Amino acid sequence: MDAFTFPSYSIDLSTGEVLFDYALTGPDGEQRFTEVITLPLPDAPPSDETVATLGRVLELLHVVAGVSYYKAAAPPRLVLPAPLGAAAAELVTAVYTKGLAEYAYRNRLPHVLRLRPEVPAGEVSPPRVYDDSDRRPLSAVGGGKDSIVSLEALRRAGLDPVPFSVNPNHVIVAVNEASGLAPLAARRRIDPVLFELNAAGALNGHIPVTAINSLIAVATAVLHGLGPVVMSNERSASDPNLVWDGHEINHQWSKGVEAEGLLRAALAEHAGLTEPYFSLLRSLSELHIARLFAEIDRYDDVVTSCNAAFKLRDASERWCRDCPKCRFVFLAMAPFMSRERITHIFGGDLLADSSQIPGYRELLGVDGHKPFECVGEVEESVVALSLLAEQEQWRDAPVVRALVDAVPPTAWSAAATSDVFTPGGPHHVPPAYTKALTTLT
Ligand SMILES: CC(=O)N[C@H]1[C@@H](OP(=O)(O)OP(=O)(O)OC[C@H]2O[C@@H](n3ccc(=O)[nH]c3=O)[C@H](O)[C@@H]2O)O[C@H](CO)[C@@H](O)[C@@H]1O[C@H](C)C(=O)N[C@@H](C)C(=O)N[C@@H](CCC(=O)O)C(=O)O
Ligand SMILES: Nc1ncnc2c1ncn2[C@@H]1O[C@H](COP(=O)(O)OP(=O)(O)OP(=O)(O)O)[C@@H](O)[C@H]1O
Repeated sequence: MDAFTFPSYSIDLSTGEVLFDYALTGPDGEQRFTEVITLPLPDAPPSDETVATLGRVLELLHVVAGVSYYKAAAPPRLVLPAPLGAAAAELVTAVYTKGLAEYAYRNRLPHVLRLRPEVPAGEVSPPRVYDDSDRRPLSAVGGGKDSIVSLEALRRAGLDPVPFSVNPNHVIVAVNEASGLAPLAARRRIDPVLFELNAAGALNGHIPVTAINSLIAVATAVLHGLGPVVMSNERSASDPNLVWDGHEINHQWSKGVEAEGLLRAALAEHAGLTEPYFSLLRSLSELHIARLFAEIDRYDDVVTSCNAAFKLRDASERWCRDCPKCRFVFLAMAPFMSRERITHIFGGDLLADSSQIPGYRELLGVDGHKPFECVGEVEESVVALSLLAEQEQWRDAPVVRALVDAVPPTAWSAAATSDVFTPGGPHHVPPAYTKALTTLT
């Protein structure tokens, strides 16, 4: 295949169904795909102005959601369907290069890191300005600790959040039920042809899914006349796993602050949205978020951060208790809650299980690089371990004992002066939301 194109998109406002068409083309023919996204419908039909703004958001989503299909062949040409302004073009370029960086690294496809979209010449007519900043926020819920912290912070600050999810599974449904808030949900159906191609050996790998979910959330907020989309992406999501071929490879790129800034700029330029999207937790480390989560207990029976529970097929029921994310979240929460409570949340005690030691050695930077997963920095893991080593309930747990012996002196001294509990770094939280997090402590 030598090109990836975007033949058409359409929306049916009577059903909320959006169809996005894609094509891989080459000398031997064409492979077409259609992705279907179904937005929840508002009670009253949207105004013409709302439909126009929604259309602009969907134009961006059409292009961004193409990554899933582009990656089946990674052709050298990415041919966009219509002219775009500078900010939107920058977003698209970054999504297909930095967002696909892990995929490029694992498949040894360096050209993907240098891909430049072909943008048709022409002017984009300026969008209508749409000031949504003072309306109820749409709070993205992924079922894990981070979005629960945001949802509760917004609620306790009186900001009246609406929970929102894409394809909510039983975990997300249970989290929403525990919140007692009335949620909105969108459906997303990846073309099954992609799975057939994968089974037949097509190129495959990780994609920047948060960019896609974020734009679906913004489209839903516009359609329902709601305010900013509030994400729960933490500070460490911006840090790369490794550098390859001179490029940073970050599993969590579309959760990072660079992606957040690019998305905001593209939405302002292309859709006229003044305050479309930000992460409330951007200044916080994962360890800090875990400490805030420990203050909230109404979700203990349902909270699930393990990615295995969110697979499209053969998902685990809740925590798998044997992956980097389970290991990291257990380590991050353990210093701030009783052993009984955390064992109840996870359905087991990972720090009592010596078979977890090799995985923990990776998280602590003793072996290998930071795993390609949503886990915090090495320094956060070492700080968590140092807190556990001081606590009677944890210091003799077999995994804690083995890890305390394995961590080198340099890591302990870095942890001793760590700023993991000091909020910091760039963020886009608007003034009306800056105090929301303080309601939790
Ligand atoms: C649940 C999960 O972690 N999935 C990753 C896994 O895919 P797997 O085959 O085991 O299961 P499925 O997710 O069901 O995917 C089936 C196939 O479909 C492709 N696909 C899926 C979603 C999509 O939007 N587009 C797609 O093309 C997928 O590639 C499979 O072939 O391994 C894959 C390869 O490494 C990952 O790409 C799957 O990750 C999902 C897209 C996913 O939702 N992952 C999030 C839990 C995740 O990793 N979030 C990151 C943030 C990443 C970001 O920058 O946004 C995080 O939390 O750190
Ligand atoms: N299915 C989904 N629908 C909408 N937003 C989602 C979905 N899955 C994840 N998100 C959002 O994407 C961002 C990154 O997801 P992530 O899985 O890291 O967060 P989480 O589930 O809240 O917490 P944790 O890191 O503990 O798993 C969060 O803001 C989350 O709310």
